[in-house]
Amino acid sequence: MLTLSHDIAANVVNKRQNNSFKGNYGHVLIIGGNENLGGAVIMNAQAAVYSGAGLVTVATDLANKSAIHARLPEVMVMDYRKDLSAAIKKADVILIGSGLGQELTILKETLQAVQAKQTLIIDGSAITMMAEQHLPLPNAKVVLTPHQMEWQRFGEVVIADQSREDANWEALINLNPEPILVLKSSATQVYLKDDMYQLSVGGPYQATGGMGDTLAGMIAGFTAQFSPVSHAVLAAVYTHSAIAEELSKTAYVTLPSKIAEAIPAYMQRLAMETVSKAPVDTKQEE
Ligand SMILES: NC(=O)C1=CN([C@@H]2O[C@H](COP(=O)(O)OP(=O)(O)OC[C@H]3O[C@@H](n4cnc5c(N)ncnc54)[C@H](O)[C@@H]3O)[C@@H](O)[C@H]2O)[C@@H](O)CC1
Ligand SMILES: Nc1ncnc2c1ncn2[C@@H]1O[C@H](COP(=O)(O)OP(=O)(O)O)[C@@H](O)[C@H]1O
Ligand SMILES: [Mg+2]
Repeated sequence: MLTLSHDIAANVVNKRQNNSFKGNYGHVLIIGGNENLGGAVIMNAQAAVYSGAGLVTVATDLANKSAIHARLPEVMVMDYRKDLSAAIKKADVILIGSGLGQELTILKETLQAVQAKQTLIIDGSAITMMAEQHLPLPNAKVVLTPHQMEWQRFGEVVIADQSREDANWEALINLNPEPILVLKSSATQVYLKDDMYQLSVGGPYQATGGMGDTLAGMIAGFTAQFSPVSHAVLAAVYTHSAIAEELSKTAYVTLPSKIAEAIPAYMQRLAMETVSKAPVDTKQEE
């Protein structure tokens, strides 16, 4: 067991190169938000944009279009029932599941269209539907972000056993390809390759709806910009809860949208800490 520390995030988030443009910072496609759960993709998208993703598109139920445009003019919006496979092809990182509800057709189309070189983050309702339908993981760089109940459904590890590292590894080695697992709880754990990282920051001020949607958006934003994917995921998980911990000094509850607003300033501080190192090599393959 390793501790997910500040140094990991500071090493990942580096100063940007002067001659770069939006194409160097990745195109994130967010797929989710049914008629009633549009807020989930707004929180995904705000976190991805504020983390610095080069381009962000939201594929969603069109009932959410005006709300997304009103809150986030930086984001492009499309109907997730039209030309989804073509949009998936153009993305570097795909995040599916937050607020997706029971939209199984959308999920199946995404799992079909995703390619091996792409990062696919699977969250929320997509994890639940994959468990219910026994859908296999696609051949891609998969990041799973379940909370405890979602992991119980998908990994078939009962919540009481999830504090046991060996129980979670046993479930993970049966998955192909083996994903990065962000197992969210009051003591979030990240499983990658042969190591488990225990998150050392955060607290109960984060126990509010949308907190995981914001984390998923940050993971999308970080993996779009920084490589390898594993380090980007660790940095996003740390930064999300470190910001919450800071805000909790003056806030009883740390609202997801307030965490997102604080991301650029926090990342700038991380980048300044590593200013003596070489600028990050964006878009380098693992
Ligand atoms: N504003 C919005 O549009 C929001 C949309 N959301 C979306 O709603 C969908 C359903 O997600 P939910 O998680 O609410 O529902 P789920 O039914 O998937 O999970 C909630 C159930 O899990 C149990 N549980 C056990 N341990 C838990 C833990 N550590 N964390 C959370 N729940 C735990 C709860 O008691 C409850 O019975 C997801 O797609 C999610 O992204 C939520 O993020 C809430 C906000
Ligand atoms: N008591 C707590 N201490 C630390 N982190 C917490 C606590 N409660 C919730 N969180 C964090 O909040 C997030 C909740 O995710 P999730 O349940 O998926 O939220 P939602 O789906 O509503 O967006 C996770 O990152 C989890 O680790
Ligand atoms: Mg969630």
